[in-house]
Amino acid sequence: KDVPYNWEVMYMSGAPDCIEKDHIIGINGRFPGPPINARVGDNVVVYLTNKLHDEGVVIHWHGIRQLETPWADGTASISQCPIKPGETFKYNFTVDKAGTYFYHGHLGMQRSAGLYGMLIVDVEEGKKEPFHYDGEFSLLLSDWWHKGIEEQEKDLDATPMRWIGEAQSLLINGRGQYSCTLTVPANSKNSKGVPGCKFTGKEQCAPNILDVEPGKTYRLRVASTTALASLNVAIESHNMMMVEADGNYLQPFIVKDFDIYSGESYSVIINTHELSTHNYWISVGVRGRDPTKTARGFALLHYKSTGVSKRPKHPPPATPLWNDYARSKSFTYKLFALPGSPKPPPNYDHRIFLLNTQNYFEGKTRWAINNVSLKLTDTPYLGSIKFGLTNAFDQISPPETFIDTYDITKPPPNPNCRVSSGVYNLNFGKTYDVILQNANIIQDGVSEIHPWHLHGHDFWVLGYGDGMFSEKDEGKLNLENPPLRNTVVIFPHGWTAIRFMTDNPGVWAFHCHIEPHLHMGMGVIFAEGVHLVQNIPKEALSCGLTGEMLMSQNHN
Ligand SMILES: O=C1O[C@H]([C@@H](O)CO)C(O)=C1O
Repeated sequence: KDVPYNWEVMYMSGAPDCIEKDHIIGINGRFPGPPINARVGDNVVVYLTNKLHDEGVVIHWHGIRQLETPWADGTASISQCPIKPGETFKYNFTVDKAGTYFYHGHLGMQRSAGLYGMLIVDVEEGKKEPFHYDGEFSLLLSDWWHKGIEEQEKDLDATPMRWIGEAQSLLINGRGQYSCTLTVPANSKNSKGVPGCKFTGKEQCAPNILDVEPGKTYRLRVASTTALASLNVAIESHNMMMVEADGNYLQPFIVKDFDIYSGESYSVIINTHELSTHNYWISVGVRGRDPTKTARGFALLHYKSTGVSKRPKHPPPATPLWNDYARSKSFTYKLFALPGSPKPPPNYDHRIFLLNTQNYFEGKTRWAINNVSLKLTDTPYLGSIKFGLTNAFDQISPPETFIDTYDITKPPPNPNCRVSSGVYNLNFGKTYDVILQNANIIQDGVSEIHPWHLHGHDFWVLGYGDGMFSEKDEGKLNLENPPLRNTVVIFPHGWTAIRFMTDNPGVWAFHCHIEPHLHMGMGVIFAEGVHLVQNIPKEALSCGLTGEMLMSQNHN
């Protein structure tokens, strides 16, 4: 069945965190964009019209593997040409796996400007999930800056770089509070002098309300599309059962709170209290970076058995200490696949080591992988590789490993890196391991969190560790019940090992999902089986060298 959508991407103004901002990118006048709701086997058809006037646009369907439709992955310069102002592009892809997904812009830093929304895929009619629930809610989490992305991009590209700093607020379904706080009553102030929020409920920045009945079971679908922040989610006085990650079922386990990194999604099951005359806070706070500048995000769990305006009796749950990495690791290490999930092949055919470092290139701060910082070109790789246009990008592939004497506990000995548009040419139909190795940044004694997202595939997360990956870690890899995901974190000064199969012809980005980090080159391009790709629409190719190729074909 076709599920059609007609969308116009446009600039809007608004006050998602109670502070007015121009240049928010919305869809059909909405921020966040409208949700997509489909069922397994459906064909999602989005006619996307660019109404931005002076810049291109694309939308990436995060977590959808795009089997046989690699040109619909929505990555500018990789899978397609940016949609030109005034033009319409037809995204057309099958959703083959139930789960919690989302979509977002994938050109420059347009995601940060607000171009995102939920994408929910339900099981086929008549089929059941491996867990029960009476109702469901979606929480799309994001972080918010008052500066526009144009300025942010200029700052990041400056010599020396001007860092964007921490977000001003966290948003839940596009709602946060910067100029007031929900944690104290409306007629008082908190210890920092921030007044309590006065809402009628109609304000754009009034918190999201989840209306629940006592004694029921709910599924919360939570996705993070933050530009920078790693988050922790908690609900006062309600345990949560983790059941799904990135569209794959988990071995269920119960938590009081959970961490979520940019690019990840989870479903959690909550049971509401049998009797309640209270409402409860849902709170979202920052992990892994200094949280003091970023206002927490809140939503309200409203029991229909009581008034919606009744303040929760207790303050919102506290966010764990931001740099308690041991706590974050202990949560992450508990994620396993539900028994019966697909298992990884026992052996790999190829293994690639990717060292993550912060570097300089011509005095500008960049992130590099094996000392190569990614710079995309104008011609989308999918077309240039398919049609053999070797002038389109750097034909030298980046290295598949790094020197084994590299000291990841210290700043790079030579901070300068190379900038390249080269791709990794993966052999088709093979099993690949990638060992993501984190390292120290340019500043002494600091290593940062990076959530890595792979397009076009799910991968098995075989393991994590502190320090440098070595042979002795081999035996620790989990080949029994590793979770399948599309995004995984590397912890500071640590490594993460993943395994996937090159079974999806196309050109796929694998990158840090932190928006400014990708902007600064923190990603790689995997090309696999491109000769097998059929029917790339002309509109996806109408720029750069593929554009010229099409023009000359028209003349002949
Ligand atoms: O890319 C980054 O740059 C800054 C800092 O390393 C330099 O100011 C930061 O926190 C990042 O994540």
